[in-house]
Amino acid sequence: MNAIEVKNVSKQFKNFRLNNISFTVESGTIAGFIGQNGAGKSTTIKVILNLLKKIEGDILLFGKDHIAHEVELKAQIGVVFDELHVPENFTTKELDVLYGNVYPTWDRPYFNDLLEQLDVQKYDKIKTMSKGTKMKLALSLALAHRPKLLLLDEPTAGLDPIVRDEVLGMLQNFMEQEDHAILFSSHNTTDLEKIADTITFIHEGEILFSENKDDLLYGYGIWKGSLEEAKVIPNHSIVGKRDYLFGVEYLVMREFVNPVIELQKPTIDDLMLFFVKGRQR
Ligand SMILES: Nc1ncnc2c1ncn2[C@@H]1O[C@H](COP(=O)(O)OP(=O)(O)OP(=O)(O)O)[C@@H](O)[C@H]1O
Repeated sequence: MNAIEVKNVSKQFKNFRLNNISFTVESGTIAGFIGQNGAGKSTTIKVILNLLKKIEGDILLFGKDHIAHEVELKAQIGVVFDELHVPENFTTKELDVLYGNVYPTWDRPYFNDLLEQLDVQKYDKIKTMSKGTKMKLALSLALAHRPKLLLLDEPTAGLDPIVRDEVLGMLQNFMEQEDHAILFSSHNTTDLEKIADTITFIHEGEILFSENKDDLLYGYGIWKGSLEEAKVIPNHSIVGKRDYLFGVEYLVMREFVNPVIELQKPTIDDLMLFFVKGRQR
């Protein structure tokens, strides 16, 4: 079952177009959503949530149209943006009451367990909390109505490695139920290398690839050498190219390169750089 199906969706701003994008997120998977600043990640997430109106295309969540079934679907979604959008004067305890009134499925004991696990104090006002504590609270708020799908817009931005690890742990716990899914936008590709099953890459409003992470990391390789040595690399295998002082560096599709030739495994950052700056096709 697909938790998210985005089909040929466009959105037009004055100076930016989300252009005919398509991708899917299967239930049971974590989808990493990457792209440069301004590439369209937040816009995509807002369009999925119908906070911004698309101009064309279809979006299905758990097989249902995201607008026709909006109320029912939103009850199954937890959302975290990079800022916590709640009244700064509230305490966690007051938010607990507020959310309990909004969500029929609000699980108060679970919310309190999450806060305890993450060391978030119940009676502190939001405005006195550090960024990391606010993010842990935001995730707890997103999880405590027991959603099946999490849409997270840079949930680990600006967090120290310890808090980041706690947040990633929470996400992995959430995935223990097999019908759960996460779409997770991040600039921190190390986080995505750790926990994502698929990587969707958006560039200037268009999806450049949306694939299984291991297929990407093992399907591509990096070759580096002099221009003379580069003759052993078939042209049709080359996806991206970068010049460096003593020669050339290629991102290649492994299947088209003689297996005796040694290739390095790329990182997600390498893939982004080659796809954006050194694209050959
Ligand atoms: N409400 C809006 N009105 C007009 N333009 C907008 C609006 N919201 C976003 N944009 C523009 O759309 C483009 C995509 O922005 P978006 O926030 O989706 O990028 P992003 O990939 O999430 O970037 P970042 O990684 O910096 O958060 C940017 O050029 C932005 O200026």
